[in-house]
Amino acid sequence: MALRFEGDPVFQFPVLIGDIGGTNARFAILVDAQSEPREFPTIQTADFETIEEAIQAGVLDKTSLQPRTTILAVAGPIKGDEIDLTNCPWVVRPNEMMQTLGLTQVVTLNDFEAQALSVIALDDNGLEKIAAGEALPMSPRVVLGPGTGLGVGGLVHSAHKWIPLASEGGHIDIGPRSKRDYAVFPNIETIEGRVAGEQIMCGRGLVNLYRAIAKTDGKEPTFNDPAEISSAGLERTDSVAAEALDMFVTQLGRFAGDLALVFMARGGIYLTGGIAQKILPALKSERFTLAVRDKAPHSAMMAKIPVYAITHPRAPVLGLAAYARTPQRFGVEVSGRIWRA
Ligand SMILES: Nc1ncnc2c1ncn2[C@@H]1O[C@H](COP(=O)(O)OP(=O)(O)OP(=O)(O)O)[C@@H](O)[C@H]1O
Repeated sequence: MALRFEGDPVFQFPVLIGDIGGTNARFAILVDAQSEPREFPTIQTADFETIEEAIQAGVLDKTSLQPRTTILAVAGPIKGDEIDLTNCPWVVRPNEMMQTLGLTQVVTLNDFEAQALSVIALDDNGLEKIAAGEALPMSPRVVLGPGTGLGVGGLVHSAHKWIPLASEGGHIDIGPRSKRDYAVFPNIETIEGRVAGEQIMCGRGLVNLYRAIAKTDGKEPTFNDPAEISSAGLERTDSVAAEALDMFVTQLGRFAGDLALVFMARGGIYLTGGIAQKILPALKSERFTLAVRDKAPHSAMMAKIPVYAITHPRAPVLGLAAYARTPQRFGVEVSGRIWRA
């Protein structure tokens, strides 16, 4: 039985749930705490100038339900009354949203908090085990997602609650390990001199890796698009793309293993983000699993930690719905990010 702490918000239903990505926004309405979320078609953020217009056209014009609360997961720092979204021109202005859309409450969460919440909400239908192991039910979990950027979140259980942790873990330094890494790393584009995680493990990062490998071998790069590189890599039709994909998978495995060490993530490692789903066959390889577990002196512990790919296309929506239904089950600090009319 979860304890209700002072400060747990009580949400007024119907609740409009939104997962706002750089490219796509996904919305659903939860009529009450017992019902399943009613989903609406995915919206391309580029199709609307403002989030209010998108919600009006994509949700409110399609239903007679009038949401009272909205809970939005956004990529970007939540500070003050104007939230600038990373990789998307929308600005979330909660006070304006309440007025325009007739809402009484607005809550904003970080996108990787929502990803972390989704791990609790998903069952076997939305998760695919890609490395063996047994998740200890109450132990910490890590979520990482290569997409437009590299997102990292954590989930810990404490004081009878699941507590999602947002982070900037995608920006930590990454180093070479093999002889080949030492040859290629000097050719990877840096950010202020650093090979940070996002220089390698995201769409742009895959292109960086591919170019660095081509430069190391004195070859002319021919691809500019991450999808071209991953498909040529998966099909082994281009040797530079194939090595770039292999290196991407190895680095992602090492990074996932490092994060699991940081959190002692005996509850499992969860991969999300657009790219993980696209390169799933490569992630199911021994290359990935070995890289996750190659953590002397803790290889034996690492071998017990399972890795899952989150395959549900709307996992964060389910995570937010679980939170909206029973906020007292989750330790989500909303001070500074809840607005009331
Ligand atoms: N087949 C693919 N292989 C590798 N990278 C891909 C592939 N398809 C898309 N990408 C890259 O994935 C990134 C988009 O990732 P994702 O779909 O997770 O987007 P997001 O911005 O994180 O979230 P959202 O789609 O909700 O806006 C882009 O950099 C894109 O170039």
